[in-house]
Parts: sequence; structure tokens; C-alpha cells
Amino acid sequence: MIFILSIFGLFIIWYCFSRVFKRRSIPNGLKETPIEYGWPILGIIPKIKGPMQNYLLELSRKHGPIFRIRLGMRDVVILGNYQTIRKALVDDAQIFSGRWKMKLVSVVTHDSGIVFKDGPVWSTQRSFILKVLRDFGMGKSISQDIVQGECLFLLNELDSLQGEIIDFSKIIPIYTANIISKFIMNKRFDRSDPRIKFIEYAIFQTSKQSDIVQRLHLMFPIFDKSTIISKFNLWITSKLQLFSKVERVFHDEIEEHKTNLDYNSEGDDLIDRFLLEQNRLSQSTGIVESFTDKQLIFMTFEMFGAGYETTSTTLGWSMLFMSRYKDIQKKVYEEILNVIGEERMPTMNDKKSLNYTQAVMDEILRLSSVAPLGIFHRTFNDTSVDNYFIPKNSLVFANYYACHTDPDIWLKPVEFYPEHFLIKCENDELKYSPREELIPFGIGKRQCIGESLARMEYFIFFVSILQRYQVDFSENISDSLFEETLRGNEGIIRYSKIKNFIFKTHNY
Ligand code: HEM
Repeated sequence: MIFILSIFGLFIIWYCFSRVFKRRSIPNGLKETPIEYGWPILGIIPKIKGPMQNYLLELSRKHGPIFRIRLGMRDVVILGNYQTIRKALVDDAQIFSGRWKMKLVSVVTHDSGIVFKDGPVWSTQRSFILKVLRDFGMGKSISQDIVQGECLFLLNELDSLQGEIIDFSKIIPIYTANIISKFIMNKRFDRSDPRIKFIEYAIFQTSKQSDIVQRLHLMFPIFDKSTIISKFNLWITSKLQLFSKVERVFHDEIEEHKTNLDYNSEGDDLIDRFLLEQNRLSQSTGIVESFTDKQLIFMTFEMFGAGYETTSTTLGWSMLFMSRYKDIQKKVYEEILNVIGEERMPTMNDKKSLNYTQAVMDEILRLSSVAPLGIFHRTFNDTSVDNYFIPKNSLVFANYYACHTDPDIWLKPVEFYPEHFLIKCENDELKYSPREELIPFGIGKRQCIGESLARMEYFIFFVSILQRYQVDFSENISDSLFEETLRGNEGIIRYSKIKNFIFKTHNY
């Protein structure tokens, strides 16, 4: 036993040293990207106090807008401002559109889905989803009906809870989940439905950052290489159990669709369309290619995962900012009253007339930066940004949060200042002016698939809520608690820690 442990210990030491002292050859004319090494073996881990994106922002002040960190034993390239993010993800999109492949995720998802895939399967499936969503009117009037419908359900619920303290983070997700569900499976769920409860639970379990095993795998490549560690991992067992349940829930849905689908129709939702394409491929070539049942299961699960929490969290931040800045809330209400009135529900056609409201909404997107580091990218080949060499297979984080709080771009980077998005016209009126540096949905080939749907949900829900209610904190919020909330949290999603609000009809 001691002998085996000694061999294993020596192997670990050799592996660590070989990683730390690994030399890289830099092609002529290119420079090595600056690096923050941190501690031996642990790298910068002990230095990270608070949210990762904030620490990376500090580092970009020291190293410049492109640098590397040693995260555990893994080198990560950081794109630290708008220019470097754009140069990499847009100008060099072919190289930077890979995803970091985590063995653990591949195992539990049977290497299916879209969010963590790249290459031909990803591009076929991404084009397919985008086409279906476009056909079903994403960003157009069909989806507007769906979004307005869900918004009415929300308003009814808020009506029934008027004047009470509401945990908004518990109220809102069912409505954003139902909008995605309508596109995917043409269904809406009650909050108490065990299927939607389970989907929410499974998404929470897969995205929660306290998951030490996932972190270890990301930070220490040895975990990815060692099949022994992976095979006997309790984590794998528990996640396999969770994902086999996910499979069962979506499998039942797919079987129901298969039974009811008219194969001569156009289909009513994403699942139908997928099955039609699967059938077409199988009839014409005998091979379904990437259109397998497993792909359908995990792709639909990921659409829920990527879509519902991001949108509901953005609305949560909106309530926070509106409660904090009552004068701004009042100005938004007055503009809504002017343009839409009290009775009619907002439509996307109203957007262009709501200059101030749009500026406020963009400012909320900027300061909330709900997905601060997006989803990790990978380079397919050796490349460079600003003459800094970036080798093939680099893990890349785009710090969207840094871009959104960059003092070189924003006049008041950490203050709530809707004027960032307003310009004065000749007649002295203030007009909404979008800024290309606001990129909460990412940019380039991996830009968010659901952006136009999310923007529609955000607009209809935000305007409808403020049209009907005055929103306020449920208790006195100190400056320090507000600032702490603004600093954000660890994790893939930045959420507002302040969740309790009171909704009352207007008394301006
Ligand atoms: C406010 C709401 C949302 C925000 C802030 C947001 C943000 C993002 C970001 C930052 C990315 C990663 C970009 C990158 O890799 O650099 C992303 C990817 C993605 N989002 Fe969203 N998203 C939102 C809503 C949605 C919705 C409603 C859906 C589904 C209908 C959705 C589906 C996806 C998918 C499938 C991907 C992965 C795309 C790929 O890897 O090719 N998102 N989103």
C-alpha cells in the first residue's frame, strides 16, 4: 500500500513540475502574454477573494487587457476589455469559437447538447435551432403573443399579492421557463408541476458553483487525464443518476411528441421540428447524423438551462435598481404613461418611442452583467491577439463584466447612469443611443441564441410591471448592503442578493 501511495505521490510531483516548468515556443514576431502565476500548484486560487470577474478586472489593471492566469495548474487566457474581446471573438471567430471540453460534462450528457459542444455537430445544431426559432417568430409577433400571455399571468399573480412582501426570485422563473417551454414543447406548466420543479432542480444542480469536483477538473488537468479518478468518482455517480432522470423526463416528452406528430405537418415546436428532420434524414440517407434522440434530450435541457434563469435574474436586478432609484423609476413610469397609457399592454412597436426606458434597461443590463464571463471558449489553433501569442487549445475567458465597467468606455463606470445610452438631439430632446460596447449576450459565433427572445421578454415584462406598479424594497437597504450586492457573487450568473420587494399600484 505504502509503495503504491509513494508511486502515486511521485507521479503527482512529477506531473506538477512538468506543468509548472513547461516551456513554450513563441513564433517569431509574437510576444508571450503576461501571466499571473500565483502560488505553486494552486496558482491564483488562494488570491481570489470574492467574484472571479472582479479579481480578473484588478489583474487587467496590472497586466493590460490581455493576459493569462494560472488557475490551479491550468493556464487561462483572459480577454479583459472590449477591444480584445472583439478582436478574438469576432475578428478571429473561426479560431475562438471552440468550447472548453469538460470530460465530466461529456460523460453525463453522452457528449450531446449545444452549449458545451463545438465543431460540425455544434454548427449544424446551432443553425437548426436558430432557423426553427426564426420560423416560430422569435423576436416577431408570434413570440410576442406568447411573452405577453405569460406576462399577464405574472401581473395577475402580482395583483393577488399587492402590498405583500414578495421574494421576486421565487415568483418570476416559472414565467420565463414557460416561454422557453412553449417554444420547445408547446406546453406551459404550473409552478407546482413536478416536471418543471425537477427541471429547475437539475439546472441548479448542474450550474451551482460550489461544485468542487467540477472546479478541480477545470483547474487541474490531471483529473481530466486520469480515467481511474473519473471512473470511481462519486460525483460522476450522482450526476449520472441526476441526468438519467433528466433523460427520463425529456424522453417521455419526446415519446409523446412522436405519438402525436403528423409527419406531413410543419410541427408545432422545436421537438416536432427536430423529429421531422430526424425522419427526413433517416428516410433519405438512412443516417440521422447528429439528430439523435440523445441530442434532442440534452439540447432541450440546455435551452431551459441557458434561457430561463438569465432572463429572470435580469428582471430581478431591474426591480433592485428601480427600488433604489425612485426618481428614475418615476421618469420611466411617466414615459410609459405618455407613450402607452395605463390600459394597453406594451408591444415591441412601442420600444422606439420609449427612449428613456430603453436607456434605463440597457443600464440595468450593463451593471448587472448577468453572465459576467459568458461561457468558456477554446482556441482551435495557434493564433494571436494584439501580437500576443495564444496557443491552440487555450482555455479562454471573455470578461464581459470588465468591458461593462471599463472607465475608458463609460463616463460613470460603477454608477447607475442611464445617460450612458442617451444623446442630445438638435431640439435638445434626449434620444436613446445603443452602445456597441454593451455585450451582455456575448459576441461572435457563440453569441447567445436566445438574444432576441430574451430582449423581448425583458422589454414586455419590465414595461408592464412598471406601467402597473410602484416597486419598492421590503425593508430599508443600507448603502453598504447595496454596494455589496453590486459587487456581485461567485458563479456563472451574477444575481441580486436583495430579492424581496413590495408592489403597489401608483400613487404619483
Ligand atoms: C437576459 C437573458 C440572457 C443573457 C444575458 C444571455 C447571455 C448569454 C451569454 C453571455 C452566452 C455565451 C456567449 C459566449 O459564449 O461568449 C449565451 C449563450 C447561450 N444562450 Fe443565452 N442569454 C440569455 C437568454 C437566453 C435565452 C432566453 C435562451 C434560449 C432561448 C438562451 C440560450 C443560449 C444558448 C443555447 C447559448 C449557447 C450558444 C452556443 O454555445 O452556441 N439564452 N447566452
